[in-house]
Formats: sequence, structure tokens, C-alpha cells
Amino acid sequence: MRRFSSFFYSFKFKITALVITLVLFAGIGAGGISLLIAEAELREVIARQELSLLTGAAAFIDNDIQNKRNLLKVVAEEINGRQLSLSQIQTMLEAHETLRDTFFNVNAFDRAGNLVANLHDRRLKQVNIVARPYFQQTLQLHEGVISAPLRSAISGQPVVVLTQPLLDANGNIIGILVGAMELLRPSFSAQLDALRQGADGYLFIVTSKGVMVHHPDKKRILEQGDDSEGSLLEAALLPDDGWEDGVLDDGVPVLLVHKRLREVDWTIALSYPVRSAFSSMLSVRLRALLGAMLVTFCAGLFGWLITKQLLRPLRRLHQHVEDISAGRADINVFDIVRRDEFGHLSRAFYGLSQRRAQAELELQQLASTDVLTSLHNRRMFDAFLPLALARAGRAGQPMALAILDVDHFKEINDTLGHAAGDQVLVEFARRLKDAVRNTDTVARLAGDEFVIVFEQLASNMEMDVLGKKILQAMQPPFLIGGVPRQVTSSIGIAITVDADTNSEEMMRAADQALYRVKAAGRNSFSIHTVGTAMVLRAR
Ligand SMILES: Nc1nc2c(ncn2[C@@H]2O[C@H](COP(=O)(O)OP(=O)(O)OP(=O)(O)O)[C@@H](O)[C@H]2O)c(=O)[nH]1
Repeated sequence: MRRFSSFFYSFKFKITALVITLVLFAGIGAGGISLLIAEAELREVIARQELSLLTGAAAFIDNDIQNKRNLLKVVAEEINGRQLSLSQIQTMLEAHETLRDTFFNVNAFDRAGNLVANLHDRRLKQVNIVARPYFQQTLQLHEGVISAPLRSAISGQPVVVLTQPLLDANGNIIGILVGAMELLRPSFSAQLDALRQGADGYLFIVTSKGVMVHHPDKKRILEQGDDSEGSLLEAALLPDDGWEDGVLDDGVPVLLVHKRLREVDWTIALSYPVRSAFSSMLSVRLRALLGAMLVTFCAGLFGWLITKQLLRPLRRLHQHVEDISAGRADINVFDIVRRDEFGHLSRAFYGLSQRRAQAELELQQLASTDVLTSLHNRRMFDAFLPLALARAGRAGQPMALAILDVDHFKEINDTLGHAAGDQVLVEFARRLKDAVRNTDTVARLAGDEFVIVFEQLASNMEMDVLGKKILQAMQPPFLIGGVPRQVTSSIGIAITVDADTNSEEMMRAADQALYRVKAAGRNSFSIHTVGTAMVLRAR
């Protein structure tokens, strides 16, 4: 569990996660932007394509209406030219084959608006259209008009009618010829069906006043559409042809393409759901997503392997630390030749360790050195004496310990001052060091008390010579502040050839010897053999 959680804290994991995140963001960013651009382009392409189809359909409808108008005009002119009476029109209409093919119905009305001829039914209904706006407009304008969509008074079907005035020889209107176009099955319906509208799209035709002329929901034909602000109809009724973004009542976003007709004040519009328009993009999106996932996975794997490889030197450094801790290697393993950050780190660590080792050595020396005389101190001596005894015991050689005390030192301090006393101690220590061999160890225990450990003695008698030598070394006057002063010393020496002698016995024996010298008048030495003989000699 711990191993598992430490994996998540590892540098490798973090770098791999970073690589994956970067690749993911870059992939999503680049892919997303590309898709957005592609979608915008596609939207433009689809809108243009649909507008060109609408333009074709609009041209067809315009032509169709124009043909109807022309035909109706031709028929009206024929009636006018032949000066046919209203009662003759029925026969004349029936004789015109093309009228049946072109119009849903053709009727004639007298000037009072009464039905006087009906192409499809000779039994004339009692119908009057005097109140119809298109009837009044025709009378006023003296020319043919196209009506708004309306429900036929004759068939009851939703229709749009075209009119032509019927004139007498003087040019007065005697009646109106009316051609009806059915809106439920318009003559241009095949053309409309040919337009692509997507799965949920639909096509509608609307007048400039918002009345539906054509709609897939037939019930809505003749209805006043909702052209309030923001509505789809409002967008469709914009004066310029083009396309806009819109939303259906159920919230479906659509592309609304619209085109105005030339012959009538109508707009043909296509509502194309964006979802259908971009259906091809969905598979592209899916493929892009799969591609991004694959790239991310590969990047993650690659990142992991690269990171692992890059961090190998760090692992090696870690191994070095463990090896040093376990005593399998020394600090030199950090002194490596590498020019990268790991090399810098390793060498910095090496330098730090070197300085630390040096500081430790200095501290150790400070701890074992007497600050005033630079001799070993009591601490060092206490550790050293048992070792020296053991060494002598193993070698079967005699070994000696001398305790030295400056005679009347207190007096020097009291008369010349503490600083002068210090000078005496320093000079005393220097002479002691000079008087003995390198293999002998000199230390200051405290105040004016010094010790010397003598090793590798050839015989017991050697100490006699050494004692004299030390006393002689102190004979020349000490120069204290430029003033010569005689300084003497008392020396108590303990010597042993016994391997079992311990430090305390040696110290006690040397102390006793010193006491005897002091008691005997100072400036002399006394030797006390531990284990075998007592005091050998006192001078
Ligand atoms: N200047 C100086 N004096 C010290 C130091 N340490 C101890 N002393 C003094 O050394 C003197 C030691 O005197 P003692 O050894 O007791 O007496 P003494 O006068 O030497 O008498 P004897 O040993 O019997 O000859 C004391 O006055 C201490 O204050 C030191 O580091 N420097």
C-alpha cells in the first residue's frame, strides 16, 4: 500500500502525468480548434448548397406563377378580343385544355362578384366574391393581381388565385377571370420535395405578412405564423436572401436558409437541423477522440520510459547513499564526471561531505586539545592511557606514566599575574615536548599539572634517565615578560611491566610518587613501580 502511494509521489509519475496532460491539452486544443474550423466551413458549405437549391426551387415557382399569369392573360385577352358574353365563357374555358393542366380551377365572375363560369362544374354555385380583397384590387388596378392565400369559396380548399379583368369593347370591366392554385397539392410540390432537408428538417413558404403558403404540417397552411422577435419566421422574413442560426420551439438548433421569390411577395425557407447537417462530423469527432486517446496513451508510455531513463543517475546517487550508509562505499563515489545537473548535484554533495568531514576532524581535535598549550587535554589522555597500557601489555614492554606539577606556580600567578602564569605554562609545555620522544604522549590535565605517557621503554632504568632529562630541560630560566625567572617542577613517575595494571593504579602510583617529591622539597622526581616493587628512587 505504501509502495503504491509512494508511486504517486514519485518524480517519474509526476513527469509522466505532466506529459499526458500536456499531450491531452494540446490534442484537445488542436483537435477542438480544427473541428470548430471544419464545422464552420461545413456549415458554410451546407448553407450555400441549400441556398442554391432553394434558388433553383424559387426560380421554378416564379416561372410556374408567371406561366399561369401569362396563360390566364392570354385566355382573358381572347375572351376580350372575341367580345364573348359572360354566358359564353363557360364553354370557352372548357375548350382550353391547358387550363385544366395548369390551374386547380378557373372561374369567371361578373362585375358584382357573382360566379358566372366554373371550369370544373357547370352547375354554378351561388357564390359571390365581391368582398374579397383580390376582387376589389383587380377592379381598382384594372389589371390582374395575385391574392393572399385564402380558402376557396367554391372548393373550400386553401388556394392562391390569379386574376385578370374581363373587358367590354370600351375597356370597361365586365367581370374577372380567376385562376386558382391549390396549396395542399401545389403544382411545384415535386420541386419542393426534391430539396434536401435533413432528417428533421422542413421547408416552408410564407408570405411577407407571415401567412403560411406551404408547410409540412398541412393544418398550418393559411395560418398566421409567429413572426415575433427572435422567432424562426422573423429570421425567414429578413429582406436579404441568406442563412441564419435559429432554434426550434423544442430547442433544436437549426440552420435557416431563406430566399425571396420574384413574382410574389413570398419567401421560401428551409429549416435544417444542425445535428443532421453535421452528422458526418460526428464520426470525424469520434475518430479524432480515439486518435487523441491513442496518442495520449503512447505519449504517456513514451514519457514514462524516457523519464525512467533520464532519472537513472538519480537512482544511482540514491544507491551510493545507501552503500555509504551500509559501509559498502566511501564518499569518493560522489566525485563523478558528469556535465549535467546530476553531475553538479553529485559533486556538490561530495564537496559538502568533504567539508563536513574536515569540520568533524577539526572538532575532534579541538575536543582533544588543550587550548592554551596545544597539548592533548585530559579528555584525550583519559581515553589514551588505557589503550597505551593495553598496547604495552600485549608487547610485553615496560610502560610509564609521569605526573608533573610546576613548583610554586600559585606564587607566579599571584606575583606576576595570570597572563604571566599562562606564559610559564606554554613554555613549560614546549620544553616537555622537546625533552621526550615523538612516541611519548604529553598532555595537560588541569592548571599546572601535566602528564607524560612513555611507551616502548627498553627497560625500567630508562625512566631514571628521562626524569633527569626533564628536570634539566626546566633548568634554563623562563623569560616572563622579558624577565628571567627560575621555574622548577616535581615529577611523580609510575612504571609497570605487569599486563594487568589499569589506569587508576597507574595514576594513583604516579600521584603518590609526586606527593613524595613535593614532601621532599620539590624540583625532583620519584619512580614508583606498580605491581612488583615500591618506590625505586627519589632524588
Ligand atoms: N595562569 C594560570 N594559572 C592557573 C591555570 N589553571 C590553574 N591555575 C592556577 O595554578 C595554581 C595552582 O597552584 P597549586 O599547584 O595548587 O599550588 P602551587 O603554588 O603550584 O604549589 P605546589 O604545587 O605545592 O608547588 C592556582 O593558583 C590556580 O589558580 C591556568 O590555566 N593559568
